[in-house]
Amino acid sequence: MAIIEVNGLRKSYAGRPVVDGVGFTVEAGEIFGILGTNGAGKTTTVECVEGLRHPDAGRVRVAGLDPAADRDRLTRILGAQLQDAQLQPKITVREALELHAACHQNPADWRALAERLGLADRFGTRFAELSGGQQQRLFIALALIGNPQVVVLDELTTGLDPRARRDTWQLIEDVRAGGVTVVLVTHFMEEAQRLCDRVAVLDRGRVVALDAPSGLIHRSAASVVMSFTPLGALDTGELAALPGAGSATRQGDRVVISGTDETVESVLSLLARRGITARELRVTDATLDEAFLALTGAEH
Ligand SMILES: Nc1ncnc2c1ncn2[C@@H]1O[C@H](COP(=O)(O)OP(=O)(O)OP(=O)(O)O)[C@@H](O)[C@H]1O
Repeated sequence: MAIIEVNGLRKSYAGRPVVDGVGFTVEAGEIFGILGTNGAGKTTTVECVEGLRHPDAGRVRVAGLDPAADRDRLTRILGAQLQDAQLQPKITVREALELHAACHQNPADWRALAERLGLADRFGTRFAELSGGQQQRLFIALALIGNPQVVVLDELTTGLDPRARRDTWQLIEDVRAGGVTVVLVTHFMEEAQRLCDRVAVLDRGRVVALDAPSGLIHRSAASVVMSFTPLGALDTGELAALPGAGSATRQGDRVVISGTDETVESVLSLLARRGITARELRVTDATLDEAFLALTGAEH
C-alpha cells in the first residue's frame, strides 16, 4: 500500500524550474532513498511532502492527506528531522524532548524513546555540548516523538564519523522494524545501498531512475571497477574510449576505470602493448556509486 504519492510535482524559483515533474510512490514500511547531485531538487521535493513548501503544480498525498492543505493533520502522521539551527544551543536533551512532546496530541513516551536512542544518560546535557552523533540521535528522537507513520530524514549522517554513521544506520533499521516508513535523502551511496529498499535518483529536478539499489547497479552499464597505479604515462581519455568503459579517472597516482569484463581485457592488452606495469591492480564489482555516476553524468 502506498503511503506517499507524488505525481507531476513542479516547483520553480524566479522562473527557474528546480523540481520539474517529479513522481514516485513510497510503500508503507519501506525505506525509500532520494539521491541526487547538489541542487537536484531533493530537499525541495521532500519539503513539499512535509508541507513546508507549496508546489506550483502536481499532486502530493501522505496517507491520503494533501500536505499543503492539511498541515495540522499531517504533523500527526509525518515526523521530520529538524535542522540544528532550529534548536537552541543551551536547551538540554530533556527540555527539547519535553517541549516537542508537548506539541503533539499523541506523543511517544519520550523517556523510552531516549532510552532506545541511547540518550538516557544525556538528559541534562545542553544541545551544544552533545557530540555530532548524539545530536543526530536527538534529531531522530524529535522526528519520532509524535509517533509518526512516516519519518523524513534529510542528510541525516552528513558530518558524522564512520562509526557514528554506522550506529545511525542501525537506528534507522530499528525505526523501520518498529513499523515506520522512512524517507531518506542522502549523498552517501553506501548508505543508500545498505538501507534503502528502493531509491529515486534525481537529476536537475527530474527522476532519472527509480529501483532497488541492486536493480540500479545491474541496469548500469558498468559491472566492474578496475584500479591500478600505472608505471608509465597513460591517458584517461584513451582508457574511457575502450570497449564498454563507463568512466576513467585519476585518484592520486591511481587510475580508476568502470566498465565491463571486456573493458578489463582491453585495458590489460593496452598495458601489455605499451609495456606499462600496473601496480596494485584491483578489479571489484561495481557499486551504487558507479550506477549513480552513470545516471547523473556527475563527478562526486
Ligand atoms: N527558497 C529558495 N529560493 C530560491 N532558490 C532556491 C530556494 N530553495 C532552493 N533553491 C534552489 O533550488 C535548487 C534545488 O535546491 P534543493 O535544496 O532542493 O536541492 P538538493 O537536491 O536538496 O541539493 P543539496 O544536495 O545541495 O542539498 C538549488 O539550485 C537551490 O539553490
